[in-house]
Amino acid sequence: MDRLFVRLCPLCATILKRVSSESGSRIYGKRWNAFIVVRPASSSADPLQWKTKKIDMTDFPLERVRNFSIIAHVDHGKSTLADRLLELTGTISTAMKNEQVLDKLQVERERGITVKAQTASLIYDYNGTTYLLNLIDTPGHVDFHYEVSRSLAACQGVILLVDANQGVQAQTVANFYLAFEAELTIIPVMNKIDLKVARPDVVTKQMENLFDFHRDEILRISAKKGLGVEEVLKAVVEKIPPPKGDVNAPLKALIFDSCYEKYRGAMCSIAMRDGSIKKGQKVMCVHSKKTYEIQEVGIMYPNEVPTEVLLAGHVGYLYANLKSTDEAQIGDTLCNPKHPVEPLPGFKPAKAMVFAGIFPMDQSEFPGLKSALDKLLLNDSSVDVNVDSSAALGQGWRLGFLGLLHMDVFCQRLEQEYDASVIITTPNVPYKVKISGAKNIKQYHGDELTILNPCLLPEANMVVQYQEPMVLATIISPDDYVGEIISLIMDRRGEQKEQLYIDDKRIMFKAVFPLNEIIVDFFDHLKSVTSGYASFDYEDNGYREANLIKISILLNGREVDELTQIAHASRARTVAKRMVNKLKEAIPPQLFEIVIQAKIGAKVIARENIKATRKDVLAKCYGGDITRKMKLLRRQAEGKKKMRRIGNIDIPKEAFINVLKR
Ligand SMILES: Nc1nc2c(ncn2[C@@H]2O[C@H](COP(=O)(O)OP(=O)(O)OP(=O)(O)O)[C@@H](O)[C@H]2O)c(=O)[nH]1
Repeated sequence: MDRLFVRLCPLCATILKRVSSESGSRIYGKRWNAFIVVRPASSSADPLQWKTKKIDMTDFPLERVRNFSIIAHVDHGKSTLADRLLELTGTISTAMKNEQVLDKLQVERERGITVKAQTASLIYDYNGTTYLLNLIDTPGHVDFHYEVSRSLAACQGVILLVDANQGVQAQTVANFYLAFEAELTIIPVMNKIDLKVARPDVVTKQMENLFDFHRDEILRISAKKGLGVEEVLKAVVEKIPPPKGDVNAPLKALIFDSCYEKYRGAMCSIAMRDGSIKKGQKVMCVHSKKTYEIQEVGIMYPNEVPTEVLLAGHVGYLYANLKSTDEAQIGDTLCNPKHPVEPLPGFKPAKAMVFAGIFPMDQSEFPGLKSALDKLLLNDSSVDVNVDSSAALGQGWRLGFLGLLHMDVFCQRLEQEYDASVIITTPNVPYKVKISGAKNIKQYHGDELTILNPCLLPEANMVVQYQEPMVLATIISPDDYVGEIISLIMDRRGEQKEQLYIDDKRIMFKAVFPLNEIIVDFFDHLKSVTSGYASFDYEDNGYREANLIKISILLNGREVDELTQIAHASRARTVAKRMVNKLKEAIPPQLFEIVIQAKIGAKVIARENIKATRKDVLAKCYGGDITRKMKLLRRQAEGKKKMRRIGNIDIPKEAFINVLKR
């Protein structure tokens, strides 16, 4: 089976232009309709001679559908394997070798990591039957695990990929349990067997010990070289059960993802459970009770390819004039308004681990930033949103993220995809406090408060108990570094719970940590003490009582709310000193002296000064060409754009985050 790319006239659907799959691959990314091409027996090399047939979804009843995800630790080769599967089934051309076509976002390409799960449908001939395989490529980093858990709701099975050199890592364990608890069929696959340093026998043993796989069922492949990849496709068809559903029952479909398309509104990724859905049909969102008319349905092949219909068991997309996050709620169930159904279980809301204030660089940019946020939130439902305001930065939001990388990627996407530049305040974890006498104070609505913004920590005399969030962490490392890891755990107020050999050399630690101690740079430190060999993952582990203190930062006597922090009493002095020192490094000298102070209550516990400086950038530029002067002034103006003025002091954007680093 070959493919032909054609562009259709939007009005009369006549073919305007066609190209073969080879050259078609070069126009990847543009809006082309893909057709399956049946090459006649007397096949001509000229694709224009071939007959074309549009993808007919009725060719794929439940028993011919397989829905699966690829899950693995970071960099174990998920996107590379997805590429090979797309090539092998002719969905993309082999000319696009190692392009990682499912990493579509600019931020994914720049950073070389997957941050957004992507669906692609493959059409695969096996033993004389044609199957529709719906593949979801997922991110590996812990900050994006919500994408993985949602993707699994659309699948009946997973490929668990393990690097043949690195072996089982912390996220491999976390992802295995996600799939195991969802009762999905797990196909174990060892990747990168082409590497000279591959250790297939050791890794097989790890997979046997930890996950109870039988050595014979572990497929050995090289996604990069394409070795053994066909076996993976066969295993998907043979081992993963087809989805359950009833095509004759009333419509029931789960919205498991959504993203914003500039001119068409929200595109929803849906997993069809029962019934069918087609253009022009009316659908109702079970939770919001709103009704919409379907404008388009289709499958990702690997870009959007419209189809006549989607049937029970299929995974595809739809457009229905949904415009905002409130309308396209991920986890909602779609049904026929005339035949309401019980909602599907949906998803547990994501639990934000770090909160930070997000403000426009300039208040005049507030409406633009609001609309950009609305659109990006459609792409990323794991962000927690609360309106916030600050005396210095004006109107903004306090957003909750799954980690600092998540926050960084979100802000980069705001800038790259929506041209919205933001200022982020110092991130903090959500604390809880129990207070007394709350009934008499209007702003508190109960005796237990969750503190998303450190400035709002009530006065110590009102607080009966402070609590800090905890996480259960998994660390996997060679046993040469046991001493270093244990001292790092202790240094971060961690409590070791378990230590287990996963093979002759590698050891897995389980430890409980205060979230505050690991959120910023724990992983960097872990990597540096283990020469880069350790991996790390964590999950929520509730709250624990703690002795907490608020640290306020003052610049020239004025308290800067955006830099306020809450710290454990035993660390408060160290944290305060570090923040003051970091600010001294970060804030450039200005025309007047700047005094930086850290205060606990009324007591100043750390102080640094930044001496005044001449700011005349042209001072050293005697005479000379005017263009040189212009260049210096331009450079100064550009530098200023990256600063935020608080009072009369210019603070670089990054300073708000860097103050937390050790
Ligand atoms: N030698 C070798 N390298 C491979 C193989 N598969 C993937 N790689 C390389 O491993 C690196 C990571 O591959 P990706 O496919 O981006 O890994 P990933 O799991 O999708 O990464 P994240 O999405 O960021 O978690 C890339 O440099 C690939 O070229 C393989 O079979 N052999």
